[in-house]
Amino acid sequence: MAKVAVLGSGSWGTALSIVLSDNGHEVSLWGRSENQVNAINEDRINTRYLPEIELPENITAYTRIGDALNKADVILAVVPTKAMREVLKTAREHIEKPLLFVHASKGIEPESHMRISEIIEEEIPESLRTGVVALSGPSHAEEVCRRQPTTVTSSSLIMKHAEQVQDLFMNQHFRVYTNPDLIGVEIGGALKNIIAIGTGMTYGIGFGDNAKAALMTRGLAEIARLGLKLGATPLTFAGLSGLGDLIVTCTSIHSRNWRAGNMLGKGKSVDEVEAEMGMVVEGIRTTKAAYQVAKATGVEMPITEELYHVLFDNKPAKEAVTELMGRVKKHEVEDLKLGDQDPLNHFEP
Ligand SMILES: NC(=O)C1=CN([C@@H]2O[C@H](COP(=O)(O)OP(=O)(O)OC[C@H]3O[C@@H](n4cnc5c(N)ncnc54)[C@H](OP(=O)(O)O)[C@@H]3O)[C@@H](O)[C@H]2O)C=CC1
Ligand SMILES: O=C(CO)COP(=O)(O)O
Repeated sequence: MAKVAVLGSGSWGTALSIVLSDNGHEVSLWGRSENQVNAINEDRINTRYLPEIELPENITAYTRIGDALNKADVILAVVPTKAMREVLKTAREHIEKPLLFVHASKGIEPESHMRISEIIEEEIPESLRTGVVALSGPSHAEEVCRRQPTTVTSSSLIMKHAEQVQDLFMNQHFRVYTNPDLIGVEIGGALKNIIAIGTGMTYGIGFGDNAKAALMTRGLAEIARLGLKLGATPLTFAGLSGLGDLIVTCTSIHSRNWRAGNMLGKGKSVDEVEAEMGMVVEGIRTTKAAYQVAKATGVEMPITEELYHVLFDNKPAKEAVTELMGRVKKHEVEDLKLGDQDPLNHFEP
């Protein structure tokens, strides 16, 4: 059995701690709020994030990262993307031997354009890590903590490490696959949040299921388009961390990104939405990062671009939809190198 230090006692860090604990591992859960840590240790409850769930005994919470890391074999980093770099910097000061780094966060850092595994590689010297693994897929904390059936992907450039994490987490409720396409897994997991905000927003405006299906399908097309440009494998986007997570986030009542989009569609500002949510809405900053990456790489991402203008330039959501619908006509599979096989040519008189 392993000792796992879970950095981040929000909804997802707590739910994954339950999975690890169910598998017999010893879990040290780091959180920055003293009240929350006391409630976890004394009342066995994470009052703010999963108030209805009784936590198992082999989860111990700490406010000091050094205490959580003491004798750990594995680190599971699961704070919001914007906090990841700082948390890793602090953790690094307390690591005494090389550890397996796993992360379960979903985002891209604006400005640096880094995926989480790249941030880990930048902040943690090679001498202090045995491997870097991403755990991603359609998995709302609210269901995982109730031990409802869930499937995710463990991804690492080195298969042995992905398999180690598969073994750590896999149980009868939580099924873990492996995938060596780390770029595709991280890009799919991060960018689906953009599309979830978009689907929530169209619902908030009053549009129906046709708009939802359109956004999900064309959203997946542009996620894959960017992913391929960055070196991902196409089929990953049809998998759990791609299509799977897109479905769950765009259709579930649990999704914070969907709910944030819904409020925006009803006319609330980004600041109002973030304050009201009280939990991380990763898709907002990821929209900024993806917009920047799309511009830098010349990849066309019309949904991301319109959402960027809604979120950061006060563009009315309805106007963004009108612009998306009024774009010049396209092939549905415009990215395929069709050459002489170009189907539109067959329609020429
Ligand atoms: N919730 C879910 O179902 C899933 C979430 N994820 C991903 O997991 C990541 C974490 O999300 P989740 O747990 O849901 O988020 P929550 O909003 O539920 O919790 C956020 C946690 O991060 C802590 N935190 C926030 N800012 C900082 C900071 N600057 N420094 C240190 N800690 C900080 C919060 O502490 P405090 O309470 O003190 O503010 C809290 O413990 C995200 O990337 C999300 O996309 C992935 C799959 C499923
Ligand atoms: O990533 C998630 C489910 O797989 C959680 O999505 P939200 O952050 O939108 O709640």
